[in-house]
Amino acid sequence: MDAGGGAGEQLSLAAVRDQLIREEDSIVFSLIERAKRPRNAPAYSSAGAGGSLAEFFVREAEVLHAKAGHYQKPEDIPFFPQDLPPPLFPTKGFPKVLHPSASRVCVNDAVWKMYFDELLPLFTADGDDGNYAETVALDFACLQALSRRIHCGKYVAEVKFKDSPQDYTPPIHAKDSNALMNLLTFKEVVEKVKKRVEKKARIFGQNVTLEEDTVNKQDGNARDSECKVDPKVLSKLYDLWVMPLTKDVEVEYLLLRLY
Ligand SMILES: C=C(O[C@@H]1C=C(C(=O)O)C=C[C@H]1O)C(=O)O
Repeated sequence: MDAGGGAGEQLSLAAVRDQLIREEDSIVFSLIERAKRPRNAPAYSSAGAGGSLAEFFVREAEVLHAKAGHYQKPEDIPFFPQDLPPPLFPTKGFPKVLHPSASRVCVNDAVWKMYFDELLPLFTADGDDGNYAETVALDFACLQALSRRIHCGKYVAEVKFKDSPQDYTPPIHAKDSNALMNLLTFKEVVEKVKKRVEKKARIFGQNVTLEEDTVNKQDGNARDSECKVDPKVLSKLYDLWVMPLTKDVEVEYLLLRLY
């Protein structure tokens, strides 16, 4: 089920959290796939006014996605929304469970900067193998998975508001972002998320062999050095960027919720 619920399904914090858990798989697997290629820095250097190959690929890919009917849901937001064409094919209406202002909440600029400036150097090897087109296609998959997960924060905020409007209304009227941030933070959930994404990186990223491999195992799991992406990188990604950006989306949505 999508975070926004199926037809007539009641939005709940448990259901939205389940969707966030499901998005973890997409993020872990997209990073594992990207890690097949080295950094390939030339893919990110701006070739004059035309921008970088990475920017070119994402712009063009998003035109195709828009024509196919993508970007109809509040969590599916393009990185270059300007001048995208309308869908060429019929699209299915999705239940409108969020406040109309949800469409104004977007942190994709921060997601883009985080991915290329902070995250990419953490999980890709130095080097240049010339596979630039494949590399930026893998980057696009990572960017989409990260953006979708972070913007699911709109559903989290809506559910939390609906569950206790009396708690959220005063700081919304006071435009008190810090108070809202404290209200919507659940430290026990944060710790579980960090542990789970680290475990998923260890399990999904291990080399599977038919021989019994005791050397590269640590209490039954692959050693971090054997994993395709260091599990500690996933924990750091969520701790430093994914969950804080999700909360930024929650706060931005709540500040617009009563207007
Ligand atoms: C998404 C939620 O809100 C906050 C953000 C979290 C996250 O991004 O995983 C987890 C807990 C909260 O601090 C939630 O309560 O589930």
